[in-house]
Amino acid sequence: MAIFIRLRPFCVARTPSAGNLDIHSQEGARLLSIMAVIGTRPEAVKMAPVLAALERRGARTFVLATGQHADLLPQTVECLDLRIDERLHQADLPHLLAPLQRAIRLHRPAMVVVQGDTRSAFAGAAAAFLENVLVAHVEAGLRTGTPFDPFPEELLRRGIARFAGIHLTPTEASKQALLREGVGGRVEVVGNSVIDALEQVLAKERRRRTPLRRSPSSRPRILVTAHRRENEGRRLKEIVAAAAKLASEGCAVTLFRHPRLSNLSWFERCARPAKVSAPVPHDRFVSQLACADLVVTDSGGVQEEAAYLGRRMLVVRERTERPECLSPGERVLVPPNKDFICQRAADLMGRHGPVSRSSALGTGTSGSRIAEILIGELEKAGNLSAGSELICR
Ligand SMILES: CC(=O)N[C@@H]1[C@@H](OP(=O)(O)OP(=O)(O)OC[C@H]2O[C@@H](n3ccc(=O)[nH]c3=O)[C@H](O)[C@@H]2O)O[C@H](CO)[C@@H](O)[C@@H]1O
Repeated sequence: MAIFIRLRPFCVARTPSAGNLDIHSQEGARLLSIMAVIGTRPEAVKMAPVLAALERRGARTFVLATGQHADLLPQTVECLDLRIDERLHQADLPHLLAPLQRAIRLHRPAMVVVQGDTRSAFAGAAAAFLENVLVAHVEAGLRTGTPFDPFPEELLRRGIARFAGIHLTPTEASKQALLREGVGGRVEVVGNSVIDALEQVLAKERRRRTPLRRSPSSRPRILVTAHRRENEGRRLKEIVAAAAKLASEGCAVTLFRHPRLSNLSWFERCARPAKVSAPVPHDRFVSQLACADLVVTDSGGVQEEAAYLGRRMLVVRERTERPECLSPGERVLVPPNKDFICQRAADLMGRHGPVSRSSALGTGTSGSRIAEILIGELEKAGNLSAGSELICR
């Protein structure tokens, strides 16, 4: 059921009880504004389906980008048809709070939505909380249970849970983690919108009649990404050395460079003969992922995508907050050590037969579910009074 909010022409409604809702109407049509704060590539990927679903249901959205992944965001935003309404050019936590609070005071959203566990998400949630605006947290409840791993994300997401009034969790396990922590507000299992974004790429490929298909090659394809802060230094060198060794043994290895690593001059040298690729738009990355015989990664989003696409995978981390992406003999954790990685890679690639696909994170309807919940909450809070009329179709 699509929900439209119709207002009296040219009215500006402010509900005293909510105190934070501005509804402007130019054409006598609905308008309810929900501000999304994003900073990084994965936030753009996972927020795009949520924003699209909100717009489809008649909510007006406003997207504020911090400067966290200023260099990566343009290619991601373009590929996902995401609109950025305002940019802040700030990336550091201490410098983010004041401009975010100013933007919230200026635009008076009814709600601020943040995603995941980045500094931008934390600052967005904190700023909204301080401005007394309801916070919704997408991808809530992921936990390793170890405060410093991943660092600083585990503590950032625990902090965001304290500011949020609506927690949208990908799985029942993440919901239970939040309930154990005693968070307040509403907690709902909605799947992960990364699957919506992935399904959109797959659908586009189907429409173009160019199904994701391997070009013929007898060499096993290995896709590698590594950028986590806890893997920086010696561990990253081990991962790159493993990529080089697998390439020297005849595999077609591509290492996707993350901008965090752009200053590491040793990177390309140590990776040889593996190929090093600059970051590519999301659809191109997914095409390559879908054709990989093995994925080696420490990324959160890539773990989710590889599991959904049914790829074999080595997660080069000590622990993961996404156990649902693992599957014995197919997708496993491996310590970031060259010998372990090469051994486990040979083991997984030596297995034949189909690889299971995980739908533990949903099947691509997470954005719609989230939009339904968020709009429902604003209605419940009485934010649609003061001259607004709800029309349900
Ligand atoms: C502790 C932790 O795990 N935190 C995570 C972290 O994000 P991450 O580890 O997932 O970050 P990346 O690996 O940078 O992004 C991955 C995405 O990028 C796409 N991609 C990749 C290469 C390329 O060339 N082109 C692309 O388009 C790819 O398909 C995928 O969708 O923050 C997120 C936001 O809060 C959290 O959700 C998430 O928990």
